[in-house]
Amino acid sequence: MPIQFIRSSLFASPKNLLRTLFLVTKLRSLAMGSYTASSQSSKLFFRQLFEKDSSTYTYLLADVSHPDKPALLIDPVDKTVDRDLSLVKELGLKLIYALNTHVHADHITGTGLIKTKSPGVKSIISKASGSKADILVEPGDKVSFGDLFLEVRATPGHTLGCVTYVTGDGLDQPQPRMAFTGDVLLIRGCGRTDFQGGSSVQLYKSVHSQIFTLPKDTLIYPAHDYKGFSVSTVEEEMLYNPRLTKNQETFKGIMENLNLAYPKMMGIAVPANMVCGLQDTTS
Ligand SMILES: N[C@@H](CCC(=O)N[C@@H](CSS)C(=O)NCC(=O)O)C(=O)O
Repeated sequence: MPIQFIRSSLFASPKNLLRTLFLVTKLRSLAMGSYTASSQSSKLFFRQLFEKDSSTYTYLLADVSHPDKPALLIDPVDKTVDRDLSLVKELGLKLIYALNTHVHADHITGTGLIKTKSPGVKSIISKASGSKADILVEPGDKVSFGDLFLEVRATPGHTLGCVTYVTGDGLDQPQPRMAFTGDVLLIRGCGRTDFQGGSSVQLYKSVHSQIFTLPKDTLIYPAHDYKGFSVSTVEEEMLYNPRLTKNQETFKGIMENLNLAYPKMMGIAVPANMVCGLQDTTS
């Protein structure tokens, strides 16, 4: 946009003044190299992190406009806790929450380890998971960090207690919205439904009622990817997901015939993750 236009519109009306300030901030942030990876919000710091042995994504989010720079980690893995905490420290963030989308069967959560290394951090998981944690969230709850928040949506199907964390709805929240879907919705796939209270009927219902009803440009950030994808959108998955675009009966058949081996770490990971990954940690 020509600077001339920005200058002249500055004096036109209070509404234009606000619009102009927004544009100037946006232009300045683009010129300086945006601090955020995917969002238009100048408040949100966002980073996608990867653990290669279990192909798990961990997400770091922070409100960098707040003086404390409060931050949270979604689905941290025990093996990469030191990397994640170093990053938090380097960036001057204050980690306040370590969240899980569900009780993972393929790796040990880093939540308990984070609590021992960074006292004051609170662990979060859904009440429906039956696990121990400092905060047990329920559908509709908000997890606030600074002026930003995540909304909790119940998305059972891969496990009974799976939740999806969605960035807030509002002009002061990141746009487009971001959905951290755990294992319920993967890019061009979905979580298996053959253990931990899994159900293909529930998973289908969860995705269609809780995720596909979000705005089409909502970014989908899953807990795993096995094909090299990193992000998708609601619109893309509604159009191209090879499982969830089918009708429920066909979907049920697909899920019954996945023939996947049980995760190698399942026997160790599930009991450990019921107590945030550390058997001897209080929560
Ligand atoms: N081979 C891995 C486990 C792979 C696996 O089962 N992934 C799960 C999510 S972690 S429980 C899944 O739901 N996969 C769905 C799919 O379609 O691949 C291991 O041994 O850990």
